[in-house]
Amino acid sequence: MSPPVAPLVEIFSSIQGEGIWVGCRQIFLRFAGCNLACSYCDTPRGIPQYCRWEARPGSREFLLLPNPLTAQEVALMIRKLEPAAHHSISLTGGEPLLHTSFLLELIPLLKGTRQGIYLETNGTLPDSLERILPLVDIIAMDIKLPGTANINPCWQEHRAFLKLARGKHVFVKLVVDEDSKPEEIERALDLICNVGDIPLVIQPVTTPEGKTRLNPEKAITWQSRALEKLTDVRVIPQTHKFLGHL
Ligand SMILES: C[S@@+](CC[C@H](N)C(=O)[O-])C[C@H]1O[C@@H](n2cnc3c(N)ncnc32)[C@H](O)[C@@H]1O
Ligand SMILES: Nc1nc2[nH]cc(C(=O)O)c2c(=O)[nH]1
Ligand code: SF4
Ligand SMILES: [Mg+2]
Repeated sequence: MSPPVAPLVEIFSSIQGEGIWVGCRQIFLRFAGCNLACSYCDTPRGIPQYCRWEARPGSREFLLLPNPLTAQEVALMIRKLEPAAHHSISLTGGEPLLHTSFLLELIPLLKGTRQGIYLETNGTLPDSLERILPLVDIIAMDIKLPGTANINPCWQEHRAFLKLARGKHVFVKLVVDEDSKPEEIERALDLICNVGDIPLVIQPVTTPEGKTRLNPEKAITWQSRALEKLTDVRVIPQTHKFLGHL
């Protein structure tokens, strides 16, 4: 049987710009394809001429990715980016959990970072998470507000996902903007606190112009409200956008 392959959009070294590990050096593996289509999504869609990898860490010189790639090919590219200089390897996308057969082959080949494998996920594919859960160290999970993302609700999937993830180093990201509906935010908070006292990051939507659209009073109101139910609630905008990092 031929080995599983996957379409990769980007492989690069950068600084984590979101969530509770913001500021940590990571290698990013961006998979093509997603099961959702959030209206605010800032991610390249995997158009072949943009599928690229950084041959040397920090060089900003990119080569085209010869897609689709085998796990061995991806592991070799990652080794060239010096895993030992990194906190962890971020599996992102798109939705990385659309590629679980590939990940089952790849992750055992990824060694040498200090903290291991960091999964960045939309939190809607619990069955896929279950398949690779033992191989993952950190989970950054979104709970999607349907009104803000302009998608169908995923509450049930999120609940099942968070129950599986709670045994790991997990935190939840809630992407919000000025028009996010209070009842959807409340529902997300209830969902989290019913599963556990899990750290929450409220992340304002960044516009294509690199601005956030969330006034400070609203940010403070939602944080205070969340702190009535959870002990660790932070408001953190995406920092890589204004640092000019990838
Ligand atoms: C591009 S997604 C890839 C991983 C996965 N599909 C997900 O949604 O979590 C990575 C993170 O970026 C966030 N994100 C995407 N576009 C954004 C934007 N315009 N402003 C703020 N956060 C954004 C997502 O909500 C998610 O937390
Ligand atoms: N620097 C940086 N930090 C990030 N955190 C989450 C990202 C993502 O797109 O998954 C991301 C990204 O694309 N770049
Ligand atoms: S789930 Fe993530 S990658 Fe998919 S559309 Fe939403 S933000 Fe973009
Ligand atoms: Mg991103």
